[in-house]
Amino acid sequence: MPVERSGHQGGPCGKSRRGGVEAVPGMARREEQAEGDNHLSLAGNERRPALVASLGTLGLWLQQDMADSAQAQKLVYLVTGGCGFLGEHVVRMLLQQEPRLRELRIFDLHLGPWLEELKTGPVQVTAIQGDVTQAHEVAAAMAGAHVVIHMAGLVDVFGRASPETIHAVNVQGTKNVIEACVQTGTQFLVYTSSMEVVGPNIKGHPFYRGNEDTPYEAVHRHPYPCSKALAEQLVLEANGRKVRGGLPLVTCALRPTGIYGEGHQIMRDIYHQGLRLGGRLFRAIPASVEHGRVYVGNVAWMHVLVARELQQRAALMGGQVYFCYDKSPYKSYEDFNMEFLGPCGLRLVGTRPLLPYWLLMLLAALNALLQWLLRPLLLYAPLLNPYTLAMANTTFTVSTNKAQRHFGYEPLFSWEESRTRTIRWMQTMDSSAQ
Ligand SMILES: NC(=O)C1=CN([C@@H]2O[C@H](COP(=O)(O)OP(=O)(O)OC[C@H]3O[C@@H](n4cnc5c(N)ncnc54)[C@H](O)[C@@H]3O)[C@@H](O)[C@H]2O)C=CC1
Ligand SMILES: CC(C)[C@@H](O)CC[C@@H](C)[C@H]1CC[C@H]2[C@@H]3[C@H](O)CC4=CC(=O)CC[C@]4(C)[C@H]3CC[C@]12C
Repeated sequence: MPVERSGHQGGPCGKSRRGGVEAVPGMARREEQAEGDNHLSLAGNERRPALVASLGTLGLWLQQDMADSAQAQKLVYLVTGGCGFLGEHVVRMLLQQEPRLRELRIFDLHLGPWLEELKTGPVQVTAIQGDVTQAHEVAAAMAGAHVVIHMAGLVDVFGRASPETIHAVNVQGTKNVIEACVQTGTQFLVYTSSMEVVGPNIKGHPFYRGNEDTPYEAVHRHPYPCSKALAEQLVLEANGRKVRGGLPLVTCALRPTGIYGEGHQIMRDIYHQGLRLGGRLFRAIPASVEHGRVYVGNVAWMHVLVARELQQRAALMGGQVYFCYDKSPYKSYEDFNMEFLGPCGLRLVGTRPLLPYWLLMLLAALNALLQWLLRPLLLYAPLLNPYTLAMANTTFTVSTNKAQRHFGYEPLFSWEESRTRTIRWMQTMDSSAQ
């Protein structure tokens, strides 16, 4: 009998995946039942034939269930970039929510120490230190994997890395992942793309509560969005290619809007900037400019779900893109951040921008000039530069249910839960910053 498990742990025969193997409820019940049967045997010999029969049936059932369970735990997932902000959440979500996982391979340039704690559970967790720009390293990590979730990338809009490096990691790295799928026979590829593939464009055109089919002129000059757009295109074009063994490669791309939540480095930087300014932040963007945001836990959940459903609904989902969304409110980037920074004691000064936009553009340009001048000596990479100012100052929000229609996605975390979890994380960060 196939063991049907809910997407959530602890179903009738489910195993906990929280890094440890808790009692398997179904098994426990069966053991009690067996013990109960033993108790019956003390009451009188006349029941013996019936008892032997029921124990035999129970034994067969246990064997079948264990066979199903072994069969159920059969998949090997490879997660590239699994030690990053989003990656860590996806890794933990897979261990909690994917009952068919036998091995989870985490491929990253920088492995996190937290991976060690994951190695005590029922799933084999394999940490692989590697570089997606090195094709042989990717192929070695890919061999034998059924599913790959490709998140590794350089997320840089602050001028920290060169355009060449961004391209090498985000584009060539993605090419290497695709070719490794083809060479080794990995059939399912989920790519973490970005809203930036669409916009905001360099012309500052608003994208107001758009969806995957909304017409919009995607025009990019910055290396990051260009690299994400090229990589996404490669992934979608690879859908249907034959992999080793003759089966078709099935690919899809997820486009998160601005992700927030536990571990978000930019939020951390803005918080520390506010502390340096005496607990104040100064409004630079009109409150009317909406910017789409999505909680990291819901983005992680969408990755787990799309990886699972891609295997069942290849014809519908193969070659598709899906925005990542949840119930996070539509607000300006700064006002949204204050949902978390406010409870940590920061104040946003001004109901409208304190400086005229032309002055902000001048300051952003000065920052870019300073970065260029100082580069031989040190890395100067402030939040405000011409690109980030243009981004923040252009409305970009999504309103869609394509993921729900195609693979039944519903956010795992409500807005209230997402907000509470993020505030809690910031407050722990706050206490460590004191
Ligand atoms: N943070 C955000 O708001 C959004 C992020 N995304 C996408 O999500 C993905 C993950 O982003 P984040 O977690 O925010 O970034 P992150 O920088 O925290 O994580 C990226 C991970 O990739 C790894 N990596 C970088 N270069 C590598 C290489 N050459 N080989 C192997 N691993 C390498 C890094 O070590 C890091 O662990 C990226 O592809 C990004 O484009 C998409 C939309 C929004
Ligand atoms: C200094 C002020 C103008 C301040 O408001 C600047 C905020 C700025 C750092 C952010 C505004 C919009 C953000 C980007 C957006 O969320 C889309 C993104 C998608 C990604 O794939 C990666 C991150 C980012 C580019 C994100 C980066 C930070 C902003 C530019």
